[in-house]
Amino acid sequence: MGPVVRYGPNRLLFNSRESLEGECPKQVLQSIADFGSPEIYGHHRNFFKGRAYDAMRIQPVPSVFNAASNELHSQRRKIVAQGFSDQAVKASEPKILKQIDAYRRVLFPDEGESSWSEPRELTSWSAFFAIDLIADLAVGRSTEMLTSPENRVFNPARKANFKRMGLAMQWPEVFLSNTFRSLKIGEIVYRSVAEAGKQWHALLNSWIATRIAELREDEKESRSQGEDMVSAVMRYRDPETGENLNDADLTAELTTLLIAGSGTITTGMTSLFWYLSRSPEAYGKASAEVRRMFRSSNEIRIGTQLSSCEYLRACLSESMRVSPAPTTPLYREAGKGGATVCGTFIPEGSEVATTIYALHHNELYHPDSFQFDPNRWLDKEAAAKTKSAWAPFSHGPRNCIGLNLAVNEVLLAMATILWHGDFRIAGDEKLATVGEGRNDFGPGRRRESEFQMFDTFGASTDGPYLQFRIRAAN
Ligand code: HEM
Repeated sequence: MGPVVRYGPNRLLFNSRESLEGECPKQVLQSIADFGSPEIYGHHRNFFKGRAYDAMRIQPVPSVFNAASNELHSQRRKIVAQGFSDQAVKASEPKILKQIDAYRRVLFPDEGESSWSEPRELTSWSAFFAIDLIADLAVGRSTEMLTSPENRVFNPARKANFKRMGLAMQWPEVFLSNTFRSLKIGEIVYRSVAEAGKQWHALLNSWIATRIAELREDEKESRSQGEDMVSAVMRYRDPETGENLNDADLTAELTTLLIAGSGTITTGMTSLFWYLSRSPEAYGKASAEVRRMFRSSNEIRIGTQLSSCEYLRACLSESMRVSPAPTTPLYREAGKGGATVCGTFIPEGSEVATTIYALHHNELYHPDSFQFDPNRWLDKEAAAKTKSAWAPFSHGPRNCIGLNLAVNEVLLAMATILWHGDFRIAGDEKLATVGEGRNDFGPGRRRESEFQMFDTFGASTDGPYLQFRIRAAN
């Protein structure tokens, strides 16, 4: 396989180790090292989010995530960024801590118990945590999936939505062409998925509508809306027109936040659990660091102490490298007149991408790339090399706006869990292997140590099954 893979009739993927040794090594090297920043994802490039993102959209108007025009995107980005300032993230901390506390309580056995818990399946528990938290942050009410089993009926619907997004990214025509639309092919093939998805959207829409109504009422009465994420977005007014987002735009943005802030955090948490539980040395160092850094769990807060947990941060960066959350190629469509990537002309309307997973397993930058090794991040020189081809949050003007919040959420949650106790791979032989690669899974899926991810735009995973125990001196 060469440096450029033709993935569909009008789709090209730029990457692979061979690309570095192939016909245009320098150019390909540059585009990979910068995640195509000068080439695909950078500023002022003739690429935009095209039909694949339009096919994924579920609201009538676009949000910052699926806005096609770069102009609309930069207007929106300025507004939505208000919700992710350091100040807004810090203001969200009480809600984050509350949800982490609920997460921790369901994972560990009851206080006073010194034995190991029953095996817990971490993909589901982390998903409940992630959606409870983002719902609390975005619409001011937690979905309470962690604590109320009856609320978990919506979990299959939530997962179905990601399946639909993955399909739309891979095959946008199914959702966009008139022929397919009238046939409602997605609804026929994925009947239960479509039904569950509708329920999920109806629920989210009703919550969003209630939240917007409350905020508008507060606005009318000049009541304080606090400093949280959504209030900060609502308050922003265009410096020239004085206008803020209307209800339809706000609904689209909140829908995006609910989706973008849940699946990604689920994978971020779960893969960190996976690699820590399978790397005794890393586990030992990370837990020792946390217990040394914080005398009590009440001290675990966003700030310098948490940022000083260098080893834990290295573990997170490394787990996001080996198993990054968005598994799908993030396609960009060439605009009028086409564009050039790596010396290859891309005609108008054709799509290109550099897949994050492939980039993170490029052996030139990440030798022994499937090995989870936090030490890559600790030596200055090695870290610079690793970082040059590390892009779990993408790059450029359309990178993840929630990066700061996401890193803080995962670090806070993992530090809290490591502070309170220990976890280990489930004793049950069968459960212990869930999530591993296996010979019969076929090429690329045979590495036992690699957490297996399946592409549903984000990553769909299973496991790991872990047991938890409160630590004695706690
Ligand atoms: C570990 C966690 C996360 C990862 C790995 C991640 C990764 C990414 C990536 C790769 C993109 C680019 C998508 C594309 O090009 O289509 C993105 C965009 C985005 N993310 Fe995240 N994300 C995470 C958490 C979050 C959270 C917690 C939020 C919000 C609460 C969020 C909100 C967004 C939004 C709104 C965009 C669109 C930004 C734009 O187009 O300007 N993300 N994220």
